[in-house]
Parts: sequence; structure tokens; C-alpha cells
Amino acid sequence: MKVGVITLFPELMDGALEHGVIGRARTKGQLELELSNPRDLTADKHRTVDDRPFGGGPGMVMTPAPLSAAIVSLKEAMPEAPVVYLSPQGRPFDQAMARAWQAHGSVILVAGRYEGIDERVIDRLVDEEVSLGDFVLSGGEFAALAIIDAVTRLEPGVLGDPLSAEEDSFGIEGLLDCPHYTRPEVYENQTVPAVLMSGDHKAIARWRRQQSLARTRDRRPELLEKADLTKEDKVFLTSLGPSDGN
Ligand SMILES: Nc1nonc1C(=O)NCC1CCCCC1
Repeated sequence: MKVGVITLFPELMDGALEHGVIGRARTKGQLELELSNPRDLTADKHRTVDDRPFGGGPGMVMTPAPLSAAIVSLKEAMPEAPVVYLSPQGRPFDQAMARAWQAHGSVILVAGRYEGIDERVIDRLVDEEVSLGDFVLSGGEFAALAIIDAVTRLEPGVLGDPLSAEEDSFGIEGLLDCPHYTRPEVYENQTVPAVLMSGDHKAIARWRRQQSLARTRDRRPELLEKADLTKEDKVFLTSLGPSDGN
């Protein structure tokens, strides 16, 4: 997997990209990262990357030339990669998008700052605008890190057990994940569901599936409409009383 990131603050991302799943994937060559800073591609002595907005208003806007040069430099390194601008105005990011980009093999992420980027850069060079959610961050860097993590963990060999990526929330046909327990068996007088201690793998798998179904129905019922449910799933859901929302 190749990921390009355009950011004015590469140092803000370095730490998160050197440790954990992402750090190990880079060390093992499963993830190639290339960061490009528009400030390094400025032509003026003040290395200007922003300016006041036409039409007035608060804040600054990222100027088109250095940002375009940074995008072009990464497109030359990854010509097949879609160019994705991260902003609240984008299409909501989801697991299907993560899977699509992992399967494609490369993506270039544009992390904006200030009030945003000159629209002409979006018109000329951005393939898609994507949002991590309906909230406003100070910059696109943390959104880029979240996306890099979500995509990298889908790369074969990155997670110890390939089932992990499948069994996480949104892994099993878009259902929420089941509850998890580990030692000690009794913690603060609270025990572990007996089925998990039974050694009956069929019963455990059924319990986990039913927990995922019940949680999804209670917390994110809209996901059930898109989920690939078996007859047994539907019988179980019908057997549940009214949702308590938890
Ligand atoms: N929400 C979001 N999802 O993806 N990115 C988000 C964001 O809030 N980014 C902040 C950026 C947006 C461009 C202008 C400067 C601030």
C-alpha cells in the first residue's frame, strides 16, 4: 500500500507513523508513506503558503501554487493514486472506502489548514472530497492518520490474525462488534458470560453473532438494512423485544 500525504505539519504526523500497526507495516514494507510539504515548494523568500480570502472574512486560505506543486509531486510518484481532500464538506468515510483504497493500492491525502484551500486546486487536482465526520478539526492531519490506520490494517499480513480486520465493527457485513472479555475471569465481582468459558465453539460463535446483531439493532439500526443477514439472524432479531437503545 502506498500513501501520499500533503501537509504543512509533517512533524505533527511523524510520531503516529513510526509506532504501532502503522510503524510495523512500514518497517515490513507493507506500507510506503510519502509526505510532501507545500512550504518546501514555495518560490518566495518568505515561503508563503497562505493568504487572505478574496471577498473578506476571517482567517487565511492555502494558496494554490505551492499546494498544487505538492500534489503534482506526489502524483508523479503515484500516478494511479486518487487525490483525496479531507474536509467536513466531503463524502463520509467508511469501511467500504477503506477497503476500496486498500484494494486499489494507493491514495494521496490532502490535509488542509487555516480556513481551507483555494477551490481551484479542488477543481483541477482533487478527485474526491472525504469527511471523517460532522465536526471541524484544526487541520486535516488527524483525519489523514485515522484513514491511514483504517486502510493499512486491511493490508494482508499487517494484522497478526487476518480475521481481526474482518471481525471488527463494520467487518462482518457491516455489523457492530460483539463484547470482548479477558482475564481475570472475575473482576470487581463481575464474571464473564458462561458461554465464553464453555469451550463450545459453535455456541460461542452463535453468541458473538447474536451480540453483534443485538448491538447493531440497538445502537445503529440503519446498518441492519445494508447487512447480509441469514434466516437465523432474522429469526433472532424478531425474537428480541423492543430496543432499549444500548
Ligand atoms: N471533519 C473532517 N473530516 O476530514 N477532515 C475534517 C476536518 O475537519 N478538517 C479540518 C480542515 C478542513 C479544511 C480546512 C482546514 C481545517
